[in-house]
Amino acid sequence: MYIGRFVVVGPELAAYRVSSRSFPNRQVVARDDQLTVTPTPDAPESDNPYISYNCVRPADGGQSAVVGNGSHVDPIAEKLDLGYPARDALAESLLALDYEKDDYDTPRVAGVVAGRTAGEGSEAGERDRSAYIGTVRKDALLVREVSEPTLVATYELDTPTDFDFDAATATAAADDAYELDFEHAVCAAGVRVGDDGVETAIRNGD
Ligand SMILES: NC(=O)c1ncn([C@@H]2O[C@H](COP(=O)(O)O)[C@@H](O)[C@H]2O)c1NC=O
Repeated sequence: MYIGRFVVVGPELAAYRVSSRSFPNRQVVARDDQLTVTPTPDAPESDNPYISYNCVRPADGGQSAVVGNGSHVDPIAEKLDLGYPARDALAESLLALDYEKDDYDTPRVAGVVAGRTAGEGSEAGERDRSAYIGTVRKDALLVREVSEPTLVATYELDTPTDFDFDAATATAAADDAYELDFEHAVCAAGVRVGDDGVETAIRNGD
């Protein structure tokens, strides 16, 4: 089955995979503390505005991280930095940018994971393990908190659905997402938020 791009979001952990029929010559690269999807040097030139973007960004001083399939990742992270609740940062940014105006009305998908011990104003030692997933499609805006790994994709599986995903590290998340049995895997990224901050990992094609 071809489901396009997808995120899996669970407590403290998230994964993002690019699957692509049309633009397979792409990779994930690390730039400072964020991960970016970009064409490989041998990729044919394209003016498609949706194929290069930050797919993982730490936010809120390393207390949380954002994953997603397009330019909405940036405003979500920036709103978290400003102190917005994850639900609001997702909903506002997804709605503002809306689905992609391409031949497929491709949805935007995204997730926010938190994992660090909460800071000022919270009980000592209290851990924030909240996770949120969201998508904006032509017919819907869906944002919800999740307590178990949950997947949403651009095509077919385009409503957040519980998903069996037991990776425990960023590296395992990237590898497991890449290896999932959905067609046209191109590259993947994983992120884990723990007490030591945000850990990221990249899995590019073989
Ligand atoms: N985020 C991405 O990596 C991405 N890759 C392709 N798209 C969009 O989706 C359309 C279909 O791509 P494909 O045939 O590879 O599934 C492309 O024309 C492009 O507008 C993307 N946009 C959203 O997923």
